[in-house]
Parts: sequence; C-alpha cells; structure tokens
Amino acid sequence: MLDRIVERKKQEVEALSHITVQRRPDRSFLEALKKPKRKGAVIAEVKKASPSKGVFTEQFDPVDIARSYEEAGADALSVLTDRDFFQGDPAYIRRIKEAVSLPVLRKDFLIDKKQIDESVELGADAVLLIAAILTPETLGHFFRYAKSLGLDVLVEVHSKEELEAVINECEPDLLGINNRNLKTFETSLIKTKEVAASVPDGSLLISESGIHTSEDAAQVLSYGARGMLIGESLMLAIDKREKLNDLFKGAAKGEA
Ligand SMILES: O=P(O)(O)OC[C@@H](O)[C@@H](O)c1c[nH]c2ccccc12
Repeated sequence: MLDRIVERKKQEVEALSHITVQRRPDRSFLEALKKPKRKGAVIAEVKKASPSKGVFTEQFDPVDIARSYEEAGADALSVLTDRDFFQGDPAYIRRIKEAVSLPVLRKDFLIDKKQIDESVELGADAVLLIAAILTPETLGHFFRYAKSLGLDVLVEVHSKEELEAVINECEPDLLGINNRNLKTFETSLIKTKEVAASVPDGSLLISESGIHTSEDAAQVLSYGARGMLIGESLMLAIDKREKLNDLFKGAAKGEA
C-alpha cells in the first residue's frame, strides 16, 4: 500500500509547479505540545477516510471538525491533505488556519522539497516526515530544509531500526512512533514501548494511531509518550469534547 501511495505521490509532485516561499509559519506546533492543556498533549486529526477503514463520515466539513477539536481542548491539529487515499485536500490547511487558532500539522506523504515549500505557502506550521518512505540521508536533508523555513517537523518511525537510522542524520525534537503496522494496518500500542527506550532525551515523543480509550491513552503515556496523535476515535465521536475528556482521564492516570 505504501508503495502505491508513494508512486501516486511522485505523479502529483511532478505536476506541482514551482513555488516561491513568501511566508513563514506563524504558530509553534512544538511549543503547543510542550505545554499541553492537560497531562498528555493531544494532536487531533482531521481526516475523512483512510485506506484501511474507508470513509469515517460522509458529513465531513473540515473546518467544523477543526473548530470542534479546538473547543474540545485539543492542543494541536493534524490535517490529512492526501487526496487519493485519505480524501483530503491541501486547501483544508488554509481554511482551517483561518478558522481556528491552534497550530496545524500538514499530514501527507512528503517525498520532494517542493511539497515542503507548498506546505509553508498553505499556512502549515509543521510537516510530517515518514522514515519508511525516505532514505535516512534524504530525511535529514528535508528535516533541515523544513526547519530553515520555520516549520516544526514531526519525524515518524515504526521501529527501533528506523529510529536509529534517523537519529544518525538529524536531531528530531518531535518524534512520532506509529503504532500501525504499514503492511497489515493493525495497530499495537506495544510499538510505543518497543521504540520509546531508544528515543533521545531531547525528543518529545508522540504515540500515533490506535488510541481509542482512556486505558489506551494511559498505556502509551506510561511508556513515556508525552503526546498522542488521534484520528479515528475522534473522527467517529459525535461529541468531541466528551471523547477528549474521556481520553484525558486516561492521560492523567498515565502521568501519575
Ligand atoms: O486514526 P488513528 O488510528 O487514531 O491514527 C491517526 C494517525 O496516527 C494516522 O492517521 C497516521 C499516522 N501516520 C500517518 C501517516 C500518513 C497517514 C496517516 C497517518
């Protein structure tokens, strides 16, 4: 699946015209996560669909969802912009930035510097770099490039091996461990535990995917995660505030 996504991305990137970067990110994603509203930062994800789960909701208004996440007390937002596999749209970033005051991560499959330029122009405050689709050298290069433009960078790994290769090339201040196995799509929160031990002290650890209950949140926080990236369970919740409160209960337990 990841191969298919990357193949499609290559075509998309080819069609992307040259972008002159004329602005700077204006909100700090990293600072928001360092000073979470509760014990355990929450990055709430705006995503209409995923390849493994299909469409989460037909009544999808990205701006409404972002607003309700903000009102519910999320610390930051992640916005899927991939069209073909997640039914996202790059334009969502700008629309959401106009409507809410939380910092926004552009969630996409970045394989070319042009997409980093594009992210800044769209108004993103942070980008995701996925170790599974970039060589360690390219990731290091993109990391420094994104930083030079003022973006925060969430570096995503799936294994200890990936993590070790990444920290040879750069010093990520935000490190995401994706609990989802990219081949089977299954999530296992133990992933966070397996990788956490090797995370450098200077990296703020985010546990990504498969967090649905207060027990899940407590679990990943007990492994040393300081933040959580949550999509599906928040997308499916009718009452985002209630759902976040439930998860925060788990966060408080996890820190204790
Ligand atoms: O919906 P979930 O299981 O809560 O997962 C959110 C997020 O971690 C997931 O969407 C994700 C993590 N890394 C990615 C990379 C690309 C696309 C999507 C993702």
